[in-house]
Amino acid sequence: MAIEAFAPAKINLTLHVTGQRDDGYHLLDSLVVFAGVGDTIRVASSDALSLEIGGPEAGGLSAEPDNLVLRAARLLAPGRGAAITLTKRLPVASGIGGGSADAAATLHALSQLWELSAPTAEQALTLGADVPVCLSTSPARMRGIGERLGPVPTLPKMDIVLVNPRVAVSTPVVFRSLTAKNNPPMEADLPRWRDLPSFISWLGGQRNDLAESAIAQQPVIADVLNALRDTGALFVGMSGSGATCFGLFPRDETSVRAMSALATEHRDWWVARGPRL
Ligand SMILES: C[C@](O)(CO)[C@H](O)COP(=O)(O)OP(=O)(O)OC[C@H]1O[C@@H](n2ccc(N)nc2=O)[C@H](O)[C@@H]1O
Ligand SMILES: Nc1ncnc2c1ncn2[C@@H]1O[C@H](COP(=O)(O)OP(=O)(O)OP(=O)(O)O)[C@@H](O)[C@H]1O
Repeated sequence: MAIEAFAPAKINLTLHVTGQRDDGYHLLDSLVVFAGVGDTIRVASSDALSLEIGGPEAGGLSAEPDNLVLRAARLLAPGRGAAITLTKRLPVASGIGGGSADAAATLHALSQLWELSAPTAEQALTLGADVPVCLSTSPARMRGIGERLGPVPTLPKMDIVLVNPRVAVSTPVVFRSLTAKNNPPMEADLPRWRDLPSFISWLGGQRNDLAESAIAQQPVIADVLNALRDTGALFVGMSGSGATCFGLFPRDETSVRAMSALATEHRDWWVARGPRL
């Protein structure tokens, strides 16, 4: 028996850093959504636990025991076997939670294969702060260090374009170099957005508090934001700790044109279209 699970890119449309815990982890308040582009996990019965990695972004990774896919398998059932294949399409260490999404998809696929109940958000958190939110793949408000998840009002329909300038950004380094760690959260109750313009206008008042620190580490991120702006995106921002940036578009052909313009002008960048949030 083989089971497949999709591991979509996670996008932080907002990312407010609101404090720091005694153990060094930062408190966040983030509006998280998932795109239609992502990795695939396939699991099949086997006596031994193994991982094979393929796909266009496989080069950035090795199937070492610390791969999040293998860590997720060991967390679910230490000592059990499965033949796992990861098709890697998301760039590694790029702020769109590839490793966390892979871990969450592995937990889903293996709990089906092994007929076990899915792990709790608390267990998932031991694999990474982004793993709990990636378990649900629905839009969510993420607080705490990533374990406090809540629903968000229905988002208007939109398209999204993702751009990564092919530079890896280290999440711990970005957090460590933050100067302001006690920033205001989003409002207690998120508004009920009427339509895309009202959502875009609300986003304009939000922040990614990691952006400045990430741009200091990799100045090309500022070029990516400008390039996305030049395509006519309604809103541009950086996801997570970078370097991937996103542009939001109306649900029409604009995002298709933007994507092909970016891919033509910046052949060395990774460009993907949602296609839908
Ligand atoms: C920045 C985000 O992408 C926003 O969604 C995530 O919070 C990062 O999630 P992640 O990559 O799964 O993070 P982890 O693998 O748990 O942590 C990597 C490192 O980032 C820092 N880290 C991460 C999450 C958090 N809330 N506070 C932190 O300070 C810590 O230094 C930690 O050692
Ligand atoms: N299956 C995996 N896919 C990607 N990275 C992995 C995986 N397993 C382990 N890693 C390691 O995890 C680190 C973070 O990679 P990942 O792609 O999840 O970062 P990210 O996109 O910045 O995540 P986030 O947005 O959650 O901070 C990398 O240094 C990578 O070597």
